[in-house]
Amino acid sequence: LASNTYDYVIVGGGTSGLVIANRLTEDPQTTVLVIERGGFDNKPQAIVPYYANGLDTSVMLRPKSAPVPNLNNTQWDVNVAAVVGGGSVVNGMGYLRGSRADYDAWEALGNPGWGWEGLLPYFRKSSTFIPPSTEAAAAWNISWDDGFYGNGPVHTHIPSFQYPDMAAFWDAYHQEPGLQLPGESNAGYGPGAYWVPSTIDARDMTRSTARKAYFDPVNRTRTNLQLLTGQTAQEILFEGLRATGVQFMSAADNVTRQAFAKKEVIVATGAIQTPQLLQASGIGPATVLRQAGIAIKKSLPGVGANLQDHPTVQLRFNLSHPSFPSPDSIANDPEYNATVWAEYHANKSGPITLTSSSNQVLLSLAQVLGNNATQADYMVQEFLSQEAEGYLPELYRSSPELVAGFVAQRAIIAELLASPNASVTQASIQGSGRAPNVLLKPLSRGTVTLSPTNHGREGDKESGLPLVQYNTLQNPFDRAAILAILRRARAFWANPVLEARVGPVTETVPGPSKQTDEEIMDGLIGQGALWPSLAHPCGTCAMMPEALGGCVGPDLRVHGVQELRVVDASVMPLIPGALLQATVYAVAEKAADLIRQG
Ligand SMILES: Cc1cc2nc3c(=O)[nH]c(=O)nc-3n(C[C@H](O)[C@H](O)[C@H](O)COP(=O)(O)OP(=O)(O)OC[C@H]3O[C@@H](n4cnc5c(N)ncnc54)[C@H](O)[C@@H]3O)c2cc1C
Repeated sequence: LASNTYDYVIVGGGTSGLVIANRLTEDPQTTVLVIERGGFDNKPQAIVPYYANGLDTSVMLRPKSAPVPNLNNTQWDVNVAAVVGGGSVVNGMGYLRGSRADYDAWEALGNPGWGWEGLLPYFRKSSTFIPPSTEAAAAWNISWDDGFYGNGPVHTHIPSFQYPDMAAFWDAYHQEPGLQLPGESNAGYGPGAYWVPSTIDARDMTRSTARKAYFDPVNRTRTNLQLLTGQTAQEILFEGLRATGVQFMSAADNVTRQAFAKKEVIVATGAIQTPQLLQASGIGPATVLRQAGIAIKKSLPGVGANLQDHPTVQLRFNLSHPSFPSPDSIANDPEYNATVWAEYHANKSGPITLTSSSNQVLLSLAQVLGNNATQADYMVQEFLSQEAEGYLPELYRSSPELVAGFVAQRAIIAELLASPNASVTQASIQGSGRAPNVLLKPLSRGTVTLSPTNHGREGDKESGLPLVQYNTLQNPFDRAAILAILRRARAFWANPVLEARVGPVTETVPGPSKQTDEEIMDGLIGQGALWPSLAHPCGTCAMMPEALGGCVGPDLRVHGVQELRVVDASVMPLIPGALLQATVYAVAEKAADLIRQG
C-alpha cells in the first residue's frame, strides 16, 4: 500500500463498488481505495456473451444455503461473485428495470427521492442502448425508446441474430388476451411482452461489465484510484461510533492490513456479504451478535433480515419439431458449433452474441389469473388478513420493528398486486422448451446471519461465509402465486399457434400428470425445479427507517453510526419486478451523487 489513508475506502470492487469508485475519483483531489476479494478475470467466459448461458463458478463462491424447510430441506448453492466487477461478470446479462410502481414503493417506505422519477436520471446516466440492425428490427418488430437511456458506461444491446422459433412465440403472444406489447422494456411500464436488451457492448460484441464500463477506462489515468485485489475485508474499524477504516486479509500471504478513510467507509460487498461484514463489525441483530461472541456496537435487527430473491419455477417442454437452428444446436451439433464460433471470431455476429433470452413476458396478478381482478383481490385480501408474525423467520420474533417493517411492505405489495401496473411474474422466452417462470413479488422473507463459529476472518475463499436461509414458501401466498403462475404458463404453452409452428408441445417438467396443487408442488420440489433464488438476493440492509427495521436511511448512511454507508443490492427495501443489475447500477450512480454532496 502506497499509503494507508484515503478519503474513501470502498469495500467490494463489484458492480456497485466500481461505479462509486469511478464517480468519486472524477475529482482528482479525491482519493479512493477499493478492497476486493477476487481478482481480474480475463477468460473468454467473462467476455463472450454466449457464456452467459452457463455459470463460471471459477470466480464465484458457492456456500450451501441452510436447508429450506418448504423445499424438502434441500440446501442450495448460493451464487456469489468473487471477482473484479462482481455479479456483472458472471450474470446472465439481461438488462431490465422494474416498473415505475416498484420504485415508487421504495419511496413510500420512507425514502424520499427513491421513486421512479428520482431514479430515472440514474438509469439514464448509467446506460447506453445500441439497437439491433435495421433489418433485424424490422424482421422481429423490435421497437425501443432512446429517451430512456443515456450515454452511460454500461452498454446494452439487442443482438440482431435471433433463433427462428422466436417468431412462433411472438405469434402466440399476439393472441394472448389482455397482454400488452408496450415496446420499450426499460420505461417502467410494468406488465407486457418485451424485447429486452442484454449488457452487451455492441462495439465489440462483448460483455459490458462494471469493470469494463467503470474501471478499465480510468484505471491507468487516475492516480487517485487504487484497487487492491485478493483482499478480504474482515471488519470495519471504528473510533467510538465513527467508522474510520477497514481491516482486511490478503489471500496471497494471509497478512492482515488496515486502511483508513478520512471521509467515509462505503460497504459494497453485495446482499450476502454486506450483512456478514456489518455483523462481524458489531452492527446487527443483538441475538446474532451475542451468539457469535461479537461486542455490540449498534443493535440493528434489520442487518441480514428482509432477504428477498426471485423464486423460479423451471418449467420444461419438448417441442417435437423445432426449427434449425435452435438454442440447443450449439451444444448438440458440432458442425453448427464450429460455424457459429468461426462467425463470432470473424465478424462478431451470430448466435454467440446471444445470451439466454432477449424476451421477457411480465404479467400482473390479475393477468396470471386469466384477467380476473376479483380473484386477484381475493388473494391479496387473504394475505392482508394474515397474522404477520406467524409467517416470518425466527429473527423477526425478537424485533417489533422488523415485523412493523414487513407489515408496511405487505400493505404496499398489496397495492402493487392489485394494480395493472406492477408485475407478479416474469417468463423468460428463449425459443426453446426451457421456460423459467419467476415469482417477482414474494412475501416470504429470508435471513443472512454470521456463522457463530466462523466470522469470515480466515481470508480463505470458501471459509467464513454467512448462513443464508432463503425460507422460500413460508408465506402461503407465495405457494398460491406459484401455482397460478404455473397454470398460466401451461395455458400459454398449449396455444395452438405454437403447435402449428413447432409441432406438438409436451410438458416434461413437472409433467402433465401433475394436476392437483399437491401433485404440482411435490413434482416441482422433488425434481429440484423450484429454485429459491435467481441469484437476485437483495434487501438485507434495507433502506427504511429504523423504526421499520431498516438499516440505512435515504442517504444510505447506516443508522446509528457515522461515516459509514452501504451501496449495493442489500439496500433495496423491496425486490423490483425485474432482473437486478439495471437497478444496482442506478442505485450506485445515485449513491455516488449523494456521497459527493456529503
Ligand atoms: C449467476 C448470476 C446471474 C445473474 N443474472 C442476472 C441477469 O441476467 N440480469 C440481471 O440484471 N442481474 C443478474 N444477476 C444479479 C446481478 O448481477 C447482481 O444483483 C449485481 O451484480 C449485484 O451487485 P452488487 O454490487 O450488489 O454485488 P456484487 O456485484 O456481487 O459485488 C460485491 C463485490 O464485493 C466483493 N466482496 C464481498 N465480500 C468481500 C469482502 N469481505 N472483502 C472484499 N471484497 C468482498 C465480491 O467479491 C464482489 O466483487 C445475476 C447474478 C448472478 C450471481
